[in-house]
Amino acid sequence: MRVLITGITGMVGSHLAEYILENHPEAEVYGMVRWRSPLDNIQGILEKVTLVNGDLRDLNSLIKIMTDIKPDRIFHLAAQSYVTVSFDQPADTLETNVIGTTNLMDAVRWAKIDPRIHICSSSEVYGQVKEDEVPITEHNPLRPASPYAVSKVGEDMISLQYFLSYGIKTIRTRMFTHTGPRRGDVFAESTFAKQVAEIEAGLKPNPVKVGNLDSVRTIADVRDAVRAYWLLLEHGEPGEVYNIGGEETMTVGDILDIYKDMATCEIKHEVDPARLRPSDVTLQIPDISKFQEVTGWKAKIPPRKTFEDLLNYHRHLIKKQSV
Ligand SMILES: Nc1nc2c(ncn2[C@@H]2O[C@H](COP(=O)(O)OP(=O)(O)O[C@H]3O[C@H](CO)[C@@H](O)[C@H](O)[C@@H]3O)[C@@H](O)[C@H]2O)c(=O)[nH]1
Repeated sequence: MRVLITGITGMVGSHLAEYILENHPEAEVYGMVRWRSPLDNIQGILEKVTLVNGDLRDLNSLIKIMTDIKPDRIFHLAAQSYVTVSFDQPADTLETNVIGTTNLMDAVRWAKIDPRIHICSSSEVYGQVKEDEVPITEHNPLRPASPYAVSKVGEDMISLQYFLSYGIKTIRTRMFTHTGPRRGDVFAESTFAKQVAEIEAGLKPNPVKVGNLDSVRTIADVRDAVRAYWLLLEHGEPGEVYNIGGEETMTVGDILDIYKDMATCEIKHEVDPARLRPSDVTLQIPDISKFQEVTGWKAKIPPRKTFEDLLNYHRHLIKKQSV
C-alpha cells in the first residue's frame, strides 16, 4: 500500500509518518515537501520515507506526484494553519487551503486514481458557539470567525463536492486542539512552553506574554491524533465528516498554570495586546461519538503528559541551540 502525506514536515505529518512506519510496515510512505521545507521534524526517518517535491498551488506538480506514485491513501495535512496570521494574510490563507485542496483533488482526477483521502478540516469551522450549543456535533451550524476558519469551511465543502460530483473518496475530520512535541511555537500552549523554557534558561525576562486566557479547549495529544487519522481511513465512510478531539476541558489559562507548576522557577505572565484577536473562538468542546462509534478510538495520553513532553521538547531545543 502506498501512502502519501502532504505536510509531512509539520508536527502532525511527522508523527503520522512515524506511526505508520512503526505500526504498518507494509505501507510505503511518501511525503510531499516544498523545496525550502525544513526537514528537522523528519530527520529520524529520512531514510525510511520517500520525499517528493510539490506545491499545493502548482497543479502540474501535484499531477506529476499522483501519476508517479499512484497513492492508495492520501493524508492531506499541508495548510496555512495559524489563525492569527490569517487575519493579516487572508488571501494567502484561502489560496493555500482552498485552492490548494482543490488542486490536490483535481490532480487525483487527472491521474485517474481512486485513493481514500483524509481531508483535515478543523473545529474552527464551527466558530463561536453559544453555551447551549456544546458539546459540538457535526450538525452544529458553521459560523467561521477568522479567514483561517473560512478557508477550512471552503476546504471541507470542496472536498464534499468532489465526492458528490466525481466519487472521489474524501473523508473529512474536524479536529479540535491537538498538540505535543514539535508543535509550532506560534500556538498558545507551545509559545507558553517555549517562553517558560527560555525564562528557565535565563534567555528571556519574566513574564510570559499571553493573549486571551479565557478560551475553553479540549486537548488531544498529537500521537493519539495520528492514530485516529489512520483509523479514519481504515473505517470511515467516504463523503462523511467526523469530529475528533480530547475529552478533558480546560481554559488556556489553566494550561499556563500547568506550566507554571512544572517550571523550575517562578513564572509570571502579562497580557500582550498584540496577541488578542479581532474575534476569538472561546468555547470548543466536541462531541466525538460519531467517530468513536465507527473506529473505537480513545485518547490514551493525558493532557498533563502532553504538556510535559512539549515543555521538554522546547527545553531540549534551547539546549541544542546553545551548544
Ligand atoms: N496563538 C496564541 N493564542 C493565544 C495566546 N494567548 C491566548 N491565546 C488564545 O488561545 C486560543 C488558542 O489559540 P491557538 O493556540 O492559536 O489555536 P487555535 O486558534 O485554537 O487553532 C488551533 O486549533 C485548531 C483546531 O484544531 C486548528 O485548526 C488550528 O490550525 C490551530 O492548530 C485562542 O483563543 C487564543 O486567543 C498566545 O499567546 N498565542
